[in-house]
Amino acid sequence: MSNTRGLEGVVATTSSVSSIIDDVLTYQGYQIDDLANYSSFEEVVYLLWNSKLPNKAELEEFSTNLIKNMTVPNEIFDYMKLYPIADVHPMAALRTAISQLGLYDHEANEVDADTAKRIALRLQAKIATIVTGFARIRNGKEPVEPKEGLSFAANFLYMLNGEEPKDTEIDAINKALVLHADHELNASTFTARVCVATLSDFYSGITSAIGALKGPLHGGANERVMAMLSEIGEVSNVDEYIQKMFDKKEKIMGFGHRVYKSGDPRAKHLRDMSYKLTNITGETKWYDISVAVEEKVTKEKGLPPNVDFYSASVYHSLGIDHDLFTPIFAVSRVSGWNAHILEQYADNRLIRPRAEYVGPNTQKYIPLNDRD
Ligand SMILES: CC(=O)SCCNC(=O)CCNC(=O)[C@H](O)C(C)(C)COP(=O)(O)OP(=O)(O)OC[C@H]1O[C@@H](n2cnc3c(N)ncnc32)[C@H](O)[C@@H]1OP(=O)(O)O
Ligand SMILES: O=C([O-])CC(=O)C(=O)O
Repeated sequence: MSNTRGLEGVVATTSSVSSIIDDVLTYQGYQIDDLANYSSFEEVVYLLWNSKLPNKAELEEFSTNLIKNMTVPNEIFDYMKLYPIADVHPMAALRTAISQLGLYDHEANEVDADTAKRIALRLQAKIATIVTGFARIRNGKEPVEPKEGLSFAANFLYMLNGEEPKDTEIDAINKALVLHADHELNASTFTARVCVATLSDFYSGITSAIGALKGPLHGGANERVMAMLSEIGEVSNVDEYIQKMFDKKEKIMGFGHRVYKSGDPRAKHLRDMSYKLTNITGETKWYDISVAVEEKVTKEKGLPPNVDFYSASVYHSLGIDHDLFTPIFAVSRVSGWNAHILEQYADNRLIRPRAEYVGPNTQKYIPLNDRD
């Protein structure tokens, strides 16, 4: 029996959603560089769910439908107000709220293709409203209703801040959403597929995936990158700080990858965005510190940055609270989770691998009263 730790290199399914071949990432065969440079997030979501880029009419219909579905039941926000807010991480709030959202969807338990697609749209639309609603509620503010006529990225920032964002801010969030949308069989996507392969419901699949994304070895790394950059504080501290982490054998958040060995193709886009945005805010030190960390980690450990590294200084430059970085990842990645769940339902088989038993054998049962 194979015993590959962490299932490294194991091919667990076929998929036509996205591919990583020779360190090149494509969504449905389209290169990530083209999508990042030219696509709206709505186009990418359509692509992931329909295996084709939309024409103008299809995109308009899809985008309008998406924005129309953004409103969430008031009960979701009423419950959020009862959370022990000071101790609740936004990813935990999101996990709870998405699970709760399923209670208000009368089609939640249907797994046929048409219903599943409708649920996918509702989840994609409402996740942005939930993340931004919680961000406001915990600061004593009321959630902001989505606005028709704004794009998905613009609506995200509008609902977060209560004012219409600038074009540079919309472009940055749009590109970040495009870059995070899907990534083959990463841990959270695999989690979603394992869950729904039991023919469990869509909301259970997405709730499980959010739980997996939350961890620091996966989506949770971006928040920790910003904590590290903040602790470093100045470029002149980088060398000593990172050296100490090496000496203590601590992982440097935002570096390394299970699949990419020569570098994550998404990172350069985020690095460019970080440069641009930190120059706009005047806080170029976050970009400078990041570059200095990259130089040291790459030179001494041969580990290139992954998608989480430069996204930290990008989101920080947009004035976003650091603990919302991973929820933004979820707002994007739900598009990929949805695509994979639709693919799994369409040709399902229970996912149930084996474990190689390494525990004790031939134990003799001793009655309770006779045990030491
Ligand atoms: C969206 C995403 O999920 S991208 C990934 C986000 N996660 C992070 O950025 C967290 C930091 N990175 C890591 O922990 C890892 O690189 C992972 C989890 C991404 C990939 O892990 P794996 O493929 O299991 O690699 P593994 O953890 O076994 O590391 C292999 C070797 O590289 C080292 N290494 C890997 N990543 C790092 C890192 N970020 N910092 C320091 N050393 C590292 C390990 O210590 C290990 O060294 P060793 O062989 O001397 O023990
Ligand atoms: O693929 C992975 O293992 C992690 C990752 O980069 C992602 O989910 O975007």
